[in-house]
Amino acid sequence: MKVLVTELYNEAGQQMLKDKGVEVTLAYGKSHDELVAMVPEYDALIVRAATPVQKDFIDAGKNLKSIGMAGIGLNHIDVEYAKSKGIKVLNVPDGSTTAVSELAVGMILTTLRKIPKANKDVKNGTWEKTAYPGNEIKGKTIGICSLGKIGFRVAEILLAFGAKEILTYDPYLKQEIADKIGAKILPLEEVLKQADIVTIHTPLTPETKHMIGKDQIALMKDGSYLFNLGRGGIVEETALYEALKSGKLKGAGVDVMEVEPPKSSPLFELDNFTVTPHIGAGTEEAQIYISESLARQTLEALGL
Ligand SMILES: NC(=O)c1ccc[n+]([C@@H]2O[C@H](COP(=O)([O-])OP(=O)(O)OC[C@H]3O[C@@H](n4cnc5c(N)ncnc54)[C@H](O)[C@@H]3O)[C@@H](O)[C@H]2O)c1
Ligand SMILES: O=C(O)CC[C@@H](O)C(=O)O
Repeated sequence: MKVLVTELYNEAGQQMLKDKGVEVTLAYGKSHDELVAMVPEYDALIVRAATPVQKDFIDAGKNLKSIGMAGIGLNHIDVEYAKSKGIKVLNVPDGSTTAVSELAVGMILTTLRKIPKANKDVKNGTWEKTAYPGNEIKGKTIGICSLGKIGFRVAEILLAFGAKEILTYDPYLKQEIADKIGAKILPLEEVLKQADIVTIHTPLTPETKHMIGKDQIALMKDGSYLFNLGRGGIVEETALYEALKSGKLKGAGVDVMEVEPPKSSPLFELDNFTVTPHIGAGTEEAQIYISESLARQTLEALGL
């Protein structure tokens, strides 16, 4: 059996596949066309967020028994089409809850305290103690879209920091989950109006694309903060730029962008904008767990 791996996949999972006699091909950095040309020979595919697997790819994968996402989000995979061809679609829904939620809190702290700018300035020879007035999490109203596994963990950590309350927009959330941490479920507009810090942990779907645009940001409190660690395309980037530039938003941070990698963005000119290159799941712990879980699921799909 042969497995085609298109993006960085931890050695722990690779070894589990090899131990069962599976041939593992690491095809990192290949173009879409190169991968489509390779895939007919393979029995299983393992990808991450940067490999779209749409109809042409699936049609080419004539021997595929499974498509594995070494992560959570399946927005880049045509799941229904794969299933209609009898191909199993695998992912690891609990693999990066800790990694992403800790990055989210790190990004919130970093942005509220202007750490990236202060760090850059000091290294460039400036020591200016009054140039970075910050804000605290303690006492703040937090808006979380959505209160799934990651959003829930972010809420728990922020409550431990002394946040005043958690408001959530999540139309599919069970009340008993919100009740566990005393979160209030509200319409999106209310969350945006009332929160000092809004953080997005929503899947990208047709419903959530550009869920936060100019009109939604206009509802937010003057001087509030916005974070997106869900998917690029949920927050409309031109609207975010305008809001940061005008000071409507005091700061923002994202781990995901609408086009990844971005060629350039006006957002990069702004000191009150923090960005990381989709590294939410990028801890050793998460990657080992994800690779092992996906290896187990792939072996099962291959009947090994
Ligand atoms: N930055 C990263 O590296 C990274 C890593 C992992 C996951 N993610 C993203 O985070 C998302 C959430 O992950 P999770 O583990 O918390 O998923 P989850 O399935 O546990 O939670 C998703 C939540 O979104 C809610 N939801 C669904 N449709 C919605 C809508 N239209 N509007 C508002 N809420 C809606 C659901 O009710 C659920 O509570 C993933 O889908 C993925 O896109 C990003
Ligand atoms: O690390 C990745 O490639 C994707 C991580 C994340 O966005 C996910 O959905 O699991």
